[in-house]
Amino acid sequence: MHQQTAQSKQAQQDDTQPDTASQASEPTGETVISVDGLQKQYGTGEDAVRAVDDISFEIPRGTIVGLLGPNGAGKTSTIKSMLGLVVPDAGTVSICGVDVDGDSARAHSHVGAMLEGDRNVYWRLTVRENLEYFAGLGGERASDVRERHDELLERLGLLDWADTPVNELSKGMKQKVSLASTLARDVDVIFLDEPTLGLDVEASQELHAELRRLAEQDDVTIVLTSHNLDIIEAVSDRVIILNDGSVIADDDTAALVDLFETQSYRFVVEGRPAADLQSRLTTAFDVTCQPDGDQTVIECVDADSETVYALMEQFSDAGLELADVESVEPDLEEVFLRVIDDQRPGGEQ
Ligand SMILES: Nc1ncnc2c1ncn2[C@@H]1O[C@H](COP(=O)(O)OP(=O)(O)OP(=O)(O)O)[C@@H](O)[C@H]1O
Repeated sequence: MHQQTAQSKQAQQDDTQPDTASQASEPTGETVISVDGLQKQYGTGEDAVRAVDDISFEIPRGTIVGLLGPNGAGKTSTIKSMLGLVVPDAGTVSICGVDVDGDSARAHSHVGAMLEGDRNVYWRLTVRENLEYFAGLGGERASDVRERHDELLERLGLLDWADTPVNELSKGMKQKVSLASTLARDVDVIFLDEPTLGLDVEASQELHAELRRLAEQDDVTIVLTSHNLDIIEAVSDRVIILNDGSVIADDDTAALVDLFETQSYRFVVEGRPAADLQSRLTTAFDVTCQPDGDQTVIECVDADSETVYALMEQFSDAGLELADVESVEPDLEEVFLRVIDDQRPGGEQ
């Protein structure tokens, strides 16, 4: 059902045609979220903080986007503006073609959001009652959604606890109930802030799989923020990096990581290189040296094979025993740190 427009979706509900939500489909490329020239400033005069500074992007249906940035970059302000929880000073946001400022109720009928983890849900209600409550907010009746809720609870490993009050569940399970409640209505877009907080490794992986399934099979569009870049790298199709209220990178996750693909090498030598050798290596080869117990880890970014052999010769001449050498693959964490670093005064830009 998610691959349809808001209008055709409504028509389908009116015609009581069969639910096609579980059928796999290709993303249609239709723009579901459009943010254009968004600006938000808090305070005035000397105390003014420009939290969002002319941000624009479009997100097609069925895409998972990781929104990243250091503390204070403007992620929350951007998301809250998209959800109508903060009124922007300028710019427009539309969701499924509906202007959030013009008709927020209709725009938000397409959206589910999990912004505060397990505080999203009612702890005295059972798991199922929570789901029914949140589906009810979207005008869906409990009897109509029971089967879909059972499937959702099954996939999240919560079915056996459907009739248990939330306050009797572990922190990780409460987090999953919160996600299930976000999905209790049939929405086109979900915003998730730190969705794996408090989840163990297994539960996090179940959540990754569920997010990919939602995007690939149900064509749900997902905007995700997390300080855990492993999750973002594992599930996001695309990454938008914010800094100081502006978009500083916006690309497919794989392309962004590939962009930073360099022939980096990590050498591990026994003992410590003498100070004069360390400064020679740093000047000539731009390496970093880090002590690690009885060994020293020497990293060289952008090394060609000639550099690798020249470095090994230097180690050998200095009588340093080479314990290990490996090429280093960048991950999203490294890409993120380098993109942010390039923005700092004196960075590459
Ligand atoms: N209500 C507010 N009043 C004043 N300043 C605010 C307010 N909300 C956010 N800010 C400021 O706006 C800037 C952007 O904050 P925002 O919370 O949007 O960033 P963030 O990327 O979500 O940060 P974090 O990762 O720390 O949550 C920061 O400098 C923050 O201090």
